[in-house]
Amino acid sequence: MTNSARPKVIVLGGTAGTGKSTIGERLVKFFQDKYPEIQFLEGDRIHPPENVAKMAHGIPLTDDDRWGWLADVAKISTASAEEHGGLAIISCSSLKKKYRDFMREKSPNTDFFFLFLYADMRVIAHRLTQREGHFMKANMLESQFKDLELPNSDEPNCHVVDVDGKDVEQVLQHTYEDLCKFVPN
Ligand SMILES: Nc1ncnc2c1ncn2[C@@H]1O[C@H](COP(=O)(O)OP(=O)(O)OP(=O)(O)O)[C@@H](O)[C@H]1O
Ligand SMILES: O=C(O)[C@H](O)[C@@H](O)[C@H](O)[C@H](O)CO
Repeated sequence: MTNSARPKVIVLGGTAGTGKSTIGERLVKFFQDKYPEIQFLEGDRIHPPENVAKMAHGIPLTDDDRWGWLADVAKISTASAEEHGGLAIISCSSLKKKYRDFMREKSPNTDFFFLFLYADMRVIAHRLTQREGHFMKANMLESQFKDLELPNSDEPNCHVVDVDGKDVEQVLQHTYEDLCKFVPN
């Protein structure tokens, strides 16, 4: 690590379809001057095959399905930050507060920043009915929103960006501005 003693991990959270992958892939460019090796990690690729199979069959994940995955998300993102200059970005729904606490506990030496992308269910449903080639379909949204616990203002290092009515460039700009408070660039 070159930039800081503690690894920093930006977690892009939120229900399926809010734009976590779209934004994460492009966000790395904003930080490359200071963190030239920074990686964006796709949290969906870290799910065990059983979880992917459940979601693809329209069966919502339970807490027990998620713990192992969340532990891997915390460890793999921390390792990436440690190996690539001190900062990593990962997408991970992180729907419940206890999941975020669990990740912080699993990697206690990492500074996590949870940035949630949010829009109401109708907006996201419209997007998912148009998205192709992804295992997660719009029929899973009800359970995703039922599980969603957006961070309160007293939960440290968290922020919510309302993506409704914003195109990708606008979301990127808002996201980057919020993240600059966590990672001075
Ligand atoms: N700001 C935006 N405005 C309109 N459409 C968007 C925006 N951001 C992403 N999309 C589109 O919405 C769909 C969902 O985006 P994306 O796959 O990035 O979401 P995600 O949060 O990673 O979803 P999942 O958790 O299911 O993997 C995609 O088809 C993407 O092109
Ligand atoms: O916690 C969960 O239920 C899952 O992480 C989902 O949110 C998906 O991984 C993701 O959104 C894929 O579409």
